[in-house]
Amino acid sequence: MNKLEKEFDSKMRIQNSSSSSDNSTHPQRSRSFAFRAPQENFSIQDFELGKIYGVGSYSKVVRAKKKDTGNVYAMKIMDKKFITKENKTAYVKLERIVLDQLDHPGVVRLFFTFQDTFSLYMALESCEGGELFDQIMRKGRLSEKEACFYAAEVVDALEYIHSMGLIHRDIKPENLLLTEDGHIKIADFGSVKPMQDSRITVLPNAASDASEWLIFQRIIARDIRFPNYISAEARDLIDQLLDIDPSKRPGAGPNGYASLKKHPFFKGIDWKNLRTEIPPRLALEPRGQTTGGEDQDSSWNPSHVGDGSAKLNDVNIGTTSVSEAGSITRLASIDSFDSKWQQFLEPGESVLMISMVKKLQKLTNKKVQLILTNKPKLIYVDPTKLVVKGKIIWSDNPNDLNIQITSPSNFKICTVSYSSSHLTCDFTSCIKYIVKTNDGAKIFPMKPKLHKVWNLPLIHICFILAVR
Ligand SMILES: Nc1ncnc2c1ncn2[C@@H]1O[C@H](COP(=O)(O)OP(=O)(O)OP(=O)(O)O)[C@@H](O)[C@H]1O
Repeated sequence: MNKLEKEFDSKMRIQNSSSSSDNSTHPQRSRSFAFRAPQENFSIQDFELGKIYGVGSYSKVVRAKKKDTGNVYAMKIMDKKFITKENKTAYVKLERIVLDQLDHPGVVRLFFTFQDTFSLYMALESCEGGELFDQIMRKGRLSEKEACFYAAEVVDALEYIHSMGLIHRDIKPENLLLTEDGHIKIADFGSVKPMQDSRITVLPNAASDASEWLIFQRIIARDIRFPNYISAEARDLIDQLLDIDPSKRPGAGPNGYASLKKHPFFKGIDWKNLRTEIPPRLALEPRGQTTGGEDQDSSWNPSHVGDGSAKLNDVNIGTTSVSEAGSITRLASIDSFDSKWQQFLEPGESVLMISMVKKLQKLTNKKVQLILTNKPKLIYVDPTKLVVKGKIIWSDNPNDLNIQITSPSNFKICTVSYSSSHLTCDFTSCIKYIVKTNDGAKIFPMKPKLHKVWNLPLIHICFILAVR
């Protein structure tokens, strides 16, 4: 073990066991325990690396086949230097410990871990069906039957997670992965919070600072507008689940999850046999957009990681980035919906999305806090002085023009009068010019030529934005 490994080990200090343990079925609160998923002495060279499943804020996940057994895993690879520098050891530790102790068909399984000089590796159950998020994007929208099935599987897994005394705190379609045959697995336990009486063993300090940084989104307003096609049962359930008082939400009362499961939305669900039911059919990735499998050129080269050439891949772990296939860009961490931004809102106005970006200036970059609200309005705040530097009020009437959040980093401005009524704006992509017009907004990837905006009822050109 070299110096870097030793240093990292002392920070991670988690007691090792080389094989599965018998206390996994009865997790107890104690300082020293054995892992169910052992810390192995493997090397990344023991695996054939395939496509990149995705990139997180401090990790990337790659399909990896163990050369000797042929077993396939989703290998989560984390750069030690980055984790140490960004003080993320607690999150890594927490996710490792929690995943180790969870055992449910609706929760992604951790099989083993290992490390080398530069990286930590977590061999996770491979969810070949990808993210629910992508299914929604590919299908346009889920049918209510499909949504009901997925919701039921999520409820079933959450009931287990909550029974173990854990709050996931980041349930969203991106963290709901699908098996090859289309069943849900909850992933990403980096934001998990153990309740006081948790049945999960948490090592000292593992959960202490895992709060604000990982809260991506919070529902701060109950201004819900349902499209016509949403049934009365679904509306009622969503409305009840979004009750501002958590104790009033279905599932939170004395009857626990039974009351949630009995809601008319879930009529027809066979709760006991969910995992043997036939799940909704998966929409496949459009041809030409695959991220590559083992047999494709874009599969990962093992020399990119580990002790081999010791160089990290071109995908930058720990920053906002785009996967090689150009799938949707994500914000690494959306700043939490902090109360400090509330001061910039009018009564009744609520935040839809928030992000820190760099405003490109001639010689310098300046940080700018963008706050997208339901007015719809984009407010532009100097985050150090906490003063408003500008606003684009797209409309005073949300019925004329509305904003739809399409992913953690993208939103659409939907106008009534444009034929191309959906203008997608991306909080993270490079340079954007937003032109506000009488009819709404138009977004240009480049500075628009005057003749292009000439015939628009132009009000003004607003921003030049760039990603941090
Ligand atoms: N077990 C898995 N099987 C298949 N794909 C996975 C698996 N785990 C994660 N992924 C994919 O890899 C991506 C990166 O996952 P990771 O856990 O590193 O970060 P994240 O949850 O997306 O982001 P963050 O760490 O910022 O919360 C995920 O978005 C997901 O699409």
